[in-house]
Amino acid sequence: MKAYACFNAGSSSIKFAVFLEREGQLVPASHGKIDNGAATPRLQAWSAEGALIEDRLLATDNAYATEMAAAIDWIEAHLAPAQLAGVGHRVVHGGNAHAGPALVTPVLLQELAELAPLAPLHQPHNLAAIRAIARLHPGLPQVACFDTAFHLGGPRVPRLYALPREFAEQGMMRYGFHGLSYEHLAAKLPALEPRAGGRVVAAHLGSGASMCAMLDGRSIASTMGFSALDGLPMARRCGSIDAGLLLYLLQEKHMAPKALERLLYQGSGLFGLSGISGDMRTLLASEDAAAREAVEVFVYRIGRELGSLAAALGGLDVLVFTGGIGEHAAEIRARVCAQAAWLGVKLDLEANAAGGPRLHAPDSAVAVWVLPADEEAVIARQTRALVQRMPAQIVRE
Ligand SMILES: Nc1ncnc2c1ncn2[C@@H]1O[C@H](COP(=O)(O)OP(=O)(O)O)[C@@H](O)[C@H]1O
Ligand SMILES: CC(=O)OP(=O)(O)O
Ligand SMILES: [Mg+2]
Repeated sequence: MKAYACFNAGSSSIKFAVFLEREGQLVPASHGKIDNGAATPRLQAWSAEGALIEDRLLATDNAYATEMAAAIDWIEAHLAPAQLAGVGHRVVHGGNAHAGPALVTPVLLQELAELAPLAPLHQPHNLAAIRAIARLHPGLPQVACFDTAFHLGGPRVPRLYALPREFAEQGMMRYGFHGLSYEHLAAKLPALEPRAGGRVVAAHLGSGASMCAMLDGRSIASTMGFSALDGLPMARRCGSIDAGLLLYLLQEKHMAPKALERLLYQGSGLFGLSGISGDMRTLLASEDAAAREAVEVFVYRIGRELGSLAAALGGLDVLVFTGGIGEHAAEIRARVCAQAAWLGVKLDLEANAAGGPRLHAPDSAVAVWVLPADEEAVIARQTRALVQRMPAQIVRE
């Protein structure tokens, strides 16, 4: 039996999943994650039925390579009698060249490594995972599935910064991320929501957080830009910031570029504002005034971006929440929706407390849903599709 393994290295976790090919269909076999936000990383895995089948702390130094090796070992130990036919990876940045998944080759790896400075929390880890598997299984096809690809087909104007034209020609424009998650929502929504083809804003609120405006199931705008630093405040990233402030830090405060990078990517966001934690669970449970203010800033900025994306769409028909915070923090959803009442959003508070998936009140002008993020399912589909096309490609070459 053929199996496909998928890896999704986010900023606070490594998620992985195994899918089997049965009667021409991909079926989930198991999935797991290594939470590396905590002091001691923890590996958990679940069966397709949702039973917890592994739960242990990893005795590591929080080194990404060790965590990745633990995920690979776990998959290999639980694979039999199936055999890996391909491995898919979430690769956060694909630049302008990749509007869809790509088969990994040495040339592609080199090209993707050049994009690492645009996504320093993700891209190096994504590529390290590909290299680790290539060392273990040199002949096994691997596929890079890009977070940027879903946004690439969109209109040009929302992608342009008001810089001289040659900057965009050199690739300095908005890309947008979390595309695998948005692609999953765009595929799931039509079966649930009659207005899925209308003006939809999706909010992926996890450690990294972004929002995407979709029309007819396609991205037309995103809060993230050239890098995964833009837009909403995140666990440890600042989100949108006045470029003048960065110049001030560099020129007047003589901050070194590397220190500035650490500040913006790892010392800011919920963590920086609260001074306590980047984890929304900790902040919501805290009585501390700075923790409360950090949550207020997060909700306020989501509200501002929602207004902006609704303007880009010319109105709002559907709002969808996903990602760790979007899926599990009913309080955040309630506060975002209360702030969006002016757009016609009205929540069914009981449905929201119960976790949905349908969240809107019967008289709400805007449909509101919460759906689980499943980037791994998209990775599996994209990987299998490319691997299946491989023999034909090789014949052509
Ligand atoms: N029950 C919960 N309440 C509030 N926030 C939660 C809850 N569960 C998870 N989260 C938040 O989700 C974040 C992780 O989101 P997730 O999308 O899984 O991460 P990643 O961005 O690494 O893929 C955690 O940092 C935490 O803040
Ligand atoms: C792009 C991004 O921020 O990803 P994640 O949410 O997985 O950190
Ligand atoms: Mg994620």
